[in-house]
Amino acid sequence: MATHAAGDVAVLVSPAAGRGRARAAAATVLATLRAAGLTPEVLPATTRADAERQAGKAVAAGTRAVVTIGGDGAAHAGLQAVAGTLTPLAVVPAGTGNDLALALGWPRDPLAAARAAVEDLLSGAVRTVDAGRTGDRWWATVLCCGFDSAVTDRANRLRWPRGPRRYDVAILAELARLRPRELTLVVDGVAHTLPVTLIAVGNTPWYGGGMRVCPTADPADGRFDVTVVGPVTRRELVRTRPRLTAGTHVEHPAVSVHRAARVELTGEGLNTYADGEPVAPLPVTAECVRGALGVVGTGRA
Ligand SMILES: Nc1ncnc2c1ncn2[C@@H]1O[C@H](COP(=O)(O)OP(=O)(O)OP(=O)(O)O)[C@@H](O)[C@H]1O
Repeated sequence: MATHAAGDVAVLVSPAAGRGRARAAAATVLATLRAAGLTPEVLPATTRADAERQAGKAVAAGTRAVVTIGGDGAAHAGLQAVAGTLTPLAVVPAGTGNDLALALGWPRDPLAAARAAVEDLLSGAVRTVDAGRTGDRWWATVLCCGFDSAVTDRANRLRWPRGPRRYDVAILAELARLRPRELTLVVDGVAHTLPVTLIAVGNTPWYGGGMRVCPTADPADGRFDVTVVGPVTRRELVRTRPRLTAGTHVEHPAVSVHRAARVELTGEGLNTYADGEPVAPLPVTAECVRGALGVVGTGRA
């Protein structure tokens, strides 16, 4: 028997997102949904895996939408449940990284985001966008591998310091051992074996909380933009990173951009991350699944 029959909109609240911002926004979002005549049900998930499972059950039971309140991690959990189905996703951005909301234009303000989602849901204005698929995981923003994934792996292994400072320490440690890695990249069947510093496979432009790594990625074109950063010195990497905000790093001679619907990455000892969450160690295949994700409340910001 379906366990989520109580609500017609499933709500995931990412407990840690934005240092409590998601929890704080939840009351406003729920009130907005109720005022529109909807019956929201907050799924009592305590881990991301739990959130994915419960949202999946809610979708199978016929929920009208999955609303995530949090950052890209929360949206990633909701995505696993809705991608490839007719049930749309609504994101109320309340995390430290809100790259999917930035790309698709969900309003930054929780009340405005909830209102926009309700408006589209009630009028049936569901927009479809592409989603990435790697193994059994869906992802929506950027899948990355190389320097960035090594930093995330290291930050996750560190017991000290806590919070964002872990990333500063991990970046310094990985910069100290920076070396290009030999990877094989297959884009739409054409293989390139090359030394790389990092590879970013973008369905949308931004990752890492506002870094425009794949500046022209378009989630409605059925293809990824693949940014390949070749060998660079420490000094160049540090100097080029600020250019990621504007996306002008692609003009650097060590950077090349490919476009493809299917990308294979092979190499040794590297993990991939997408939407800020771990996906799989290499080798991986990323497929751009056209129109796999329905969304409500976008295009407002
Ligand atoms: N409903 C949920 N229940 C439990 N954990 C969740 C849920 N949704 C997401 N998470 C996990 O909580 C972590 C933080 O969530 P999220 O990415 O939404 O917020 P954030 O503020 O952007 O996070 P971060 O500061 O880690 O970038 C993620 O690793 C995610 O996998």
